[in-house]
Amino acid sequence: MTVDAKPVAELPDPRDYGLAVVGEEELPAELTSLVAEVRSLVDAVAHTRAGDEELSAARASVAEAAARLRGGPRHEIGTMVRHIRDGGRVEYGTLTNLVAGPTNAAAPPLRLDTAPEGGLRAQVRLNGTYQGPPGLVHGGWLAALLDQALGAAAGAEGMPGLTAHLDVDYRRPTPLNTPLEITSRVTGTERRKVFVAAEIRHGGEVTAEGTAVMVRIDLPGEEGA
Ligand SMILES: CCCCC/C=C\C/C=C\C/C=C\C/C=C\CCCC(=O)SCCNC(=O)CCNC(=O)[C@H](O)C(C)(C)COP(=O)(O)OP(=O)(O)OC[C@H]1O[C@@H](n2cnc3c(N)ncnc32)[C@H](O)[C@@H]1OP(=O)(O)O
Repeated sequence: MTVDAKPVAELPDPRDYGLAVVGEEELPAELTSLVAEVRSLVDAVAHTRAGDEELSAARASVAEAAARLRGGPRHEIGTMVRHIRDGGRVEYGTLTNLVAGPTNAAAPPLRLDTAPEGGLRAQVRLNGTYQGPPGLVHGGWLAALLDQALGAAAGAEGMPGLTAHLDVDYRRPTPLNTPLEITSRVTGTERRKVFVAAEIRHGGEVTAEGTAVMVRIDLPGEEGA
């Protein structure tokens, strides 16, 4: 197995695949702050102590807000968002990605940055709407976070692909409402396969870890790279 990472300059441009791209900086601040407000709304709804009258009034306000927002979509499904990360690294993701999409209120605010030791690193805090067992993060969400970090690690090295195989080990319970650290990196390549590893830590201790085989998307002009 060899590590054969492509320089970031060769990161494929999704437009070469016929996909629309929007720069993160082009998203209106009004939209990103609305997304943050809806995340907070979902948490508030899940844990509200409001009485019946207030619940009815809130339902009417939410229905009114939804009516204002309906209409043709601003961006078609499949639109990619271009992020410029620390050090000028360019990263693409789907705009409404369930784990990291900046316009998806169902996604936690997740930003994977280049780690000084190599690979990617993010900090995330998951509120009570990510609950599985009492007080703990849902295991499926931990797998989703790991999958995202694993895919992004391959993408960050110019080798975007689809997850073919994902292994997750849950080592310790992962608590809600506390900072979690996510790390990921490429560990090797073999033909179109990219081997990646990732961890989630709480208080410095690994609570969940995963490895995956990502299969590289064939790039234009490349065969069996
Ligand atoms: C579309 C263009 C986009 C351009 C994007 C540009 C930039 C984007 C940059 C970065 C992206 C950033 C972040 C991404 C973040 C998160 C990602 C989330 C990940 C997901 O959410 S993703 C959804 C779930 N995922 C799927 O929906 C996959 C369904 N699946 C398939 O689409 C096929 O199954 C596929 C394509 C995987 C393979 O199919 P295929 O026909 O292309 O290739 P083939 O079968 O020949 O396999 C080739 C080699 O992989 C080995 N291999 C195959 N399967 C394996 C397995 N299960 N375990 C171990 N090894 C396996 C073979 O053994 C062979 O290995 P060998 O070379 O040794 O023979």
